[in-house]
This record gives sequence, structure tokens and C-alpha cells, in this order.
Amino acid sequence: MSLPVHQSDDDKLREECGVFGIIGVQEAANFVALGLHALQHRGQEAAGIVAYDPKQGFASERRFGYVRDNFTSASLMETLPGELAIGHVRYSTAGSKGGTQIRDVQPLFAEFAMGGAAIAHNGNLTNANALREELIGRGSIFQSSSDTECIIHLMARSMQRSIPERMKDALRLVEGAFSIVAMTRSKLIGVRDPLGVRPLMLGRLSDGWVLASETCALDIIGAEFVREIEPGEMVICTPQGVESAFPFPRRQPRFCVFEKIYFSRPDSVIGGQSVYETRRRIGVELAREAPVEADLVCPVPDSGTPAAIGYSQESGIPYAMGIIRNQYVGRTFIEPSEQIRNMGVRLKLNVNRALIAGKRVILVDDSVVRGTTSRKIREMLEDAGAAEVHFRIASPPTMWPCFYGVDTPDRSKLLAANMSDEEMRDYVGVDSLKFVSLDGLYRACEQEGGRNPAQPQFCDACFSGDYPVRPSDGIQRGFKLKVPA
Ligand SMILES: O=P(O)(O)OC[C@H]1O[C@H](OP(=O)(O)OP(=O)(O)O)[C@H](O)[C@@H]1O
Ligand SMILES: NC(=O)CC[C@H](N)C(=O)O
Ligand code: SF4
Ligand SMILES: [Mg+2]
Repeated sequence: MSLPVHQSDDDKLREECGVFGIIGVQEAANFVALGLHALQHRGQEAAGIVAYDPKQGFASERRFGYVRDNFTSASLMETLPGELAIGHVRYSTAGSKGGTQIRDVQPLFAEFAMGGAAIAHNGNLTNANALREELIGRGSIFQSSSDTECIIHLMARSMQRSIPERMKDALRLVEGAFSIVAMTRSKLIGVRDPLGVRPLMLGRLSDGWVLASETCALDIIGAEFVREIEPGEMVICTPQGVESAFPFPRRQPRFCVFEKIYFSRPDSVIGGQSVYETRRRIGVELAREAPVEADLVCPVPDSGTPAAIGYSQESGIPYAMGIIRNQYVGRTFIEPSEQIRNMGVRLKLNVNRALIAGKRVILVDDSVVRGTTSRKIREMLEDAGAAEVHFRIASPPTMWPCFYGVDTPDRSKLLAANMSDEEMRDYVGVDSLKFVSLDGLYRACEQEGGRNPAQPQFCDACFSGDYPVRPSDGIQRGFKLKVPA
């Protein structure tokens, strides 16, 4: 079975995955369903929950589509009893994409000599292909095409006696990005890769412990935020408490800066800073770096909204909603036929004509990837009679693909990898097009001195080409690293 893919999602910068786990509360799976619902923006392809109950053992449900369409039925949730459960929402970065197979949907489950374990992974392993070949050569039988499965096989080969120790052994051999929530019969386990590329939060709910990709998933169940899992840290949560270990050599953390720009929800808090506030501050930086005279500042909703507010506050130019988003557009929307689409049907965004006519408009969006969205929007504004259109982008030009859990197109399809800023402006067809600088972005992320080129504080490889982990599978498939200047 494959998901119907929405036309306007074809050119999307795909989000990644969300993970959630809870121990020490009754009906744990129901809390997981709520947590996954709050993390739905991180992956809409499929979702899964694994729960453990001492009487019934492990139970697992993995489904295509939204959490709300699957994990709200009482009859399904009754099959997931117990006080310990984990879950995952997926956008694939490895294995079968788009037409995902159910066997690739997480959490993945395996039986070991010392009992069962389930694992949910956000991120992407950069040496998964090489590991898979090696493991298959030594007799492993893979059941999915997901990179995450390598971790299970590496655990199976470990000689350690406990599942957490086997997991440490396995994770010392994988490279790339991983924020993992896993479970055994009695433990909830959380791990972040040594660079801490993807987020992972620890929360507390009555007598239980919660792990979640973002704080918005703690809020939805009324859990209290305790702290972030540190880069390179493994935590083992039981109702008795939380044990912490650092199984990898310490490295300088490199959190994904795109989480702050686009992926995470604006009501989440990362590294002590609200995502909304970071985005608003990017807008402030943008207004300082790229001012222009105009009548209105309008966001491309929803992700451009906080930056547009910041731009308006700093420039003094009034903020207005010049583009309206249809909130009901989702991936399962019935596809209009090709003929109807070609008539210019605007499923997702539409111009607020009465506001735009005759105005000089500054449009603020979070990113330009292939340029498809910006071209469409410029056309709409022109149709609506805008006098001038100025695009301001709350990220630097996206020039490089991501190998750490986001499905970016390859370089041939990234507008900024193939055109100068002026060429992009002409291609999009706007009066001016400006991006925030890398330093401006870092300042907005509370790095007052900007980016430290000797030791960047974040991963920003999709803008800089500076990859903190060698994308070895990608290189083997022909990807060429940036040649140092
Ligand atoms: O240059 P492009 O290839 O068009 O990609 C850039 C656009 O993609 C994302 O929006 P998207 O519509 O995917 O989702 P959103 O509603 O979450 O902003 C992003 O916010 C930009 O608007
Ligand atoms: N985007 C992600 O974090 C995906 C996790 C994992 N690599 C998968 O493909 O399922
Ligand atoms: S390459 Fe970009 S999207 Fe990927 S982890 Fe780094 S900053 Fe994030
Ligand atoms: Mg957008």
C-alpha cells in the first residue's frame, strides 16, 4: 500500500521523525498517542506504538497515515495495555520512501536472549549501507530497508549481557544522527548521538518519566519538562528513577540549526530558547541586514510567521496576513485531476486580494529549497495586483543536502546550489530576494558573536557544506564534499 501524496507536498522539504516514550503511568499507550499527535509535524507517513504489559507481553501496532486517524480508536488502543510504551511518527530518510512498506515503520521490535526490545529512531545513520552489507555478509537477515534496523543486528551480535549494554556497543559502531527512544520489559531508554544533532527531552508526569523529541509533546499530556538529554548521553528510566551514562567519546555538540528555523514547533523550547523567539529574532536580523521600503510585511504561513513578525517589529512596517492558508490541507486530501490542477487550483495558500492590491509587499518565508513555493506565491501576488514583491528568507541559501534525518533533494534540485542570488531573484521573478546571513542566524540563536568558523556551534551543513559527520554512504553513492577554499 502506498500513501496518496499530496501534489503541493511533492516539493516539500520533508520533515523528519518524532519519538516519544513513557514509563510508570497507566494506559501508557494512550499518552504515547497524544505525544505523537503533538509531534505529527515531524512525520506524517506512518506511526507506530509498542507497549509492554507483564501479563500480555509486548504488543505493537504500526499504521500508515496520521496518528489521529489510527490511534484514537478504543478497540485498537485496548490492544496496547501496560505502563510502559514508546512510539514513532515517521518520515523516511532511508529505505523505501513515499511508498513506505509497513515493515519499515517504527518502532522496530526484536527478541533477544534476555527479552524483547523495541526501538524508535529520529535521525539518519550515515554508514548504514556499509554496515548493512557487512552484517548481511556475516549472516544477518534484514527484514526492512530502514537504516535503524542495523542497530538491532549490531545489538544481536554484541556479547554484553543486558540490553542497554548491547545498545551501547551497537551505537558505538553507527555514525550519523540518532535520537533514540527504546524500551525493554522494564526500562525506558533514551540516547542522543555524540553531536546531539536531533533533539530529545526528558519530562516527568506524576510517578512516571517521559521522553519526547520536543517539549510541545510534554505539554500536551501535562508533563513537566525536566531537562534535555545531553549529546552523547544514554538515560535509563524506571519508576525508581533515571540513570545516566556517557558511552561515547565526548565531542563538541552540533545541534541541527534547521530545527530552529523550520522543523520544530514554535511552541517548543530548545536549548533554553523558545523556537518562536529564535524565529522572531531571525526576522529582526533580516530586517537589519536586508531593509527595503514597503507598505506591508506578510508571512508565508505558517512557518514564515514568527520571522515576519520580527521583521515588522524591527522595520516598523505593518505586519499583515497577505496570504491565507487552508488549514484542512493534508496529505490524504483527494487529489484533483491533472486537468483541474493545471487550471491553477490553489489548495494550500491563497492571496488576500483586498489587502494586497496596489501595495509594496515584503514576503517572509523560512527557506527556499527548490523555489517552487516562492514562484507560485509571487505569481499569486502579481495576479492580485501587488505593486512590488520583495522576498526575505529567514535562513541562508540551502545549498547542500542533509544526511542526518531530513530528506532534502540532491544538489541538482537545490535552487541556491545552481544559481547566484541575482539569478534566483530573476527565476522567482521578484523585485528583490535576500537571505539572512549565517552570522545573523547564529546571532538569532543566542550566539552573539555569530558563527565560530573554527568550531561552529550548530550543524549548518545544508547552508555551509561543512558536514560534522562524514556522509560516507552518500559519498559512496557519488556525493561530492565541498572542496575547501
Ligand atoms: O523552495 P521550495 O522547494 O518550495 O521549499 C521551501 C518551502 O517549503 C517549506 O514549506 P512547505 O510548503 O513544504 O510546508 P510548511 O507549510 O510547513 O511551511 C518551507 O516553509 C518553504 O515555504
Ligand atoms: N527522518 C527520520 O528521523 C527517519 C528515521 C529513520 N532513518 C527512518 O528512515 O525511518
Ligand atoms: S544538514 Fe541542515 S537539516 Fe541536516 S542536520 Fe545539518 S543543519 Fe540540520
Ligand atoms: Mg512553507
